[in-house]
Amino acid sequence: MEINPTLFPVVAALLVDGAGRLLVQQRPPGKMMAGLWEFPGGKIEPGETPEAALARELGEELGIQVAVADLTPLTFASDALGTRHLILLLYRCDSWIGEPEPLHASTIRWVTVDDLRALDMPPADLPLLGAIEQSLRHRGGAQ
Ligand SMILES: Nc1nc2c([nH]c(=O)n2[C@@H]2O[C@H](COP(=O)(O)OP(=O)(O)OP(=O)(O)O)[C@@H](O)[C@H]2O)c(=O)[nH]1
Repeated sequence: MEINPTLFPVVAALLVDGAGRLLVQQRPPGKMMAGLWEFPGGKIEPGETPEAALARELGEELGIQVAVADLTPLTFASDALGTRHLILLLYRCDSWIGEPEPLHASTIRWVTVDDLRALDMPPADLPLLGAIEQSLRHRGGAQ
């Protein structure tokens, strides 16, 4: 049994566009898990709420403005990551200002949930797909 691993809290966003497609970005070379497709987001800095951290990350990574009130908790993942333990909080966001651009990622793509299943994603993301599918069925999204 792993005793008391350091928790590593990360926030990420499921951005859903008007056609119900989802934004994913490709991790750039040189970063851990380079080349894998992930949801935009990142680490929570000391003193930040998860929602403020995510709004900041979306500004830094995609150049869009997101109101904290437009971030709705969707699901989470819990997975060992090296010597730490990743807690990945996923929020859904249907509304933002600006056009997302890959300011940090190699590239971004708008995909359907089926496309998502065919992409290489970090292992922690795979268990999120069921809840994502359900969220899209209930509140609109491309299948
Ligand atoms: N943003 C994001 N990170 C994820 C996802 N899945 C997943 O395992 N992670 C992991 O969560 C961690 C996020 O850290 P990061 O390095 O991307 O965060 P950051 O943007 O603050 O990076 P920085 O070190 O450049 O400041 C990474 O270890 C990453 O592999 C995901 O879907 N989105």
